[in-house]
Amino acid sequence: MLTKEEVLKVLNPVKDPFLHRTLEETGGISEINIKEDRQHVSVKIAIGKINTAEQMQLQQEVVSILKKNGAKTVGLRFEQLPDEVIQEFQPAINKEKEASLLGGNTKTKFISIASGKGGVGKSTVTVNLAMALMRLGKKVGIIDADIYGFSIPDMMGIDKRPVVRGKKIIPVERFGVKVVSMGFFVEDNSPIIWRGPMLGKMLTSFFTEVEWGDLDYLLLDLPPGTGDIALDVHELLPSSKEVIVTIPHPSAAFVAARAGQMALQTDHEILGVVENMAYFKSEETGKKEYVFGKGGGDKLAEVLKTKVLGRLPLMQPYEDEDEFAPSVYQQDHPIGQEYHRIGSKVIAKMEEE
Ligand SMILES: Nc1ncnc2c1ncn2[C@@H]1O[C@H](COP(=O)(O)OP(=O)(O)OP(=O)(O)O)[C@@H](O)[C@H]1O
Repeated sequence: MLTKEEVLKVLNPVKDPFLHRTLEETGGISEINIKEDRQHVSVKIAIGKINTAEQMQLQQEVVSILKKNGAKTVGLRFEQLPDEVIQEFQPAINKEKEASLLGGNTKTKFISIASGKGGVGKSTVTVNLAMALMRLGKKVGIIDADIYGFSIPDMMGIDKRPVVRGKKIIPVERFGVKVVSMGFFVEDNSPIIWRGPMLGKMLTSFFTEVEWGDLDYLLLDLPPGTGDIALDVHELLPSSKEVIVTIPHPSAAFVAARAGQMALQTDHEILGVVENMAYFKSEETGKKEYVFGKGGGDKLAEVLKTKVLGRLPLMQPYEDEDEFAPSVYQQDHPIGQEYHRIGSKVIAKMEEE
């Protein structure tokens, strides 16, 4: 008949289906009782999450192992591992998951750009933050995850399409920034009518089927609000950090707070708030006009316990006859310079750990 030591020996290599670590590593076998007369073995096992289909599978696996090793009957009880143990393994698991998303590249850090409402300049901020990070010497990519409202290729003046090499998509490079957008995969700017689950798959393939190479930062332009895709991204990239974009109007900031709360609830650190369209400065008089109100950025930062990274006035990029890129601010443009400051702050925060 099996002894307690033998039970431990045969069950120790079994893996916790949630933590992907052996029960030996997680200390998951919490109790063993053996009734020799009835050749009965009962075991209590602690795992990452209970009452799931994975638990049922594990149950069958354990019963079969014990029976193969001489137990006539098996009794199993499951309990949840203490939070401290789960948290101890979680960061490593997140890293592994993300590395597999990018084919083993663990260096890349993710930054999601979110907003409450549409039209506040989230995509413009994504593009120009990417440009600033690139000008600061970083290798940068953008995923236009605003799958219904993709606009990044147009904003950057991209007229090329990605090429496919082997089974991988090579992102389009513009000004040294690598870009992948849903816009590359639709004909004639036709609207996309897919439903949530399909979109989630599309997003995953933007990571797994794209040859991103060696990136420092991958920026994600999220769809506005707190819908399915935004949630998918939070789940897909547990360690992505976020920048929240708002205009200064208090009601816009109020809606943006919801996007921020969603980030916090899913343990995404908020890097800060960007207040876009903060004011309009008259070229003639130099006077600032607060066209969209005042104070929204500060209010939002206060609610989310973070800082305002920068304030961008209403202004168009300089016209450039050689390079058509309607939403890219030049480095010597006042807004380009403000993005440069925002970029430095973002790098400092990302490299804090
Ligand atoms: N600081 C600014 N000054 C002038 N125009 C701006 C500024 N920021 C953004 N815009 C313009 O405002 C419009 C909306 O910006 P953008 O598309 O970036 O917003 P968005 O929040 O990403 O919108 P959506 O969520 O609908 O995609 C664009 O036409 C953009 O060029």
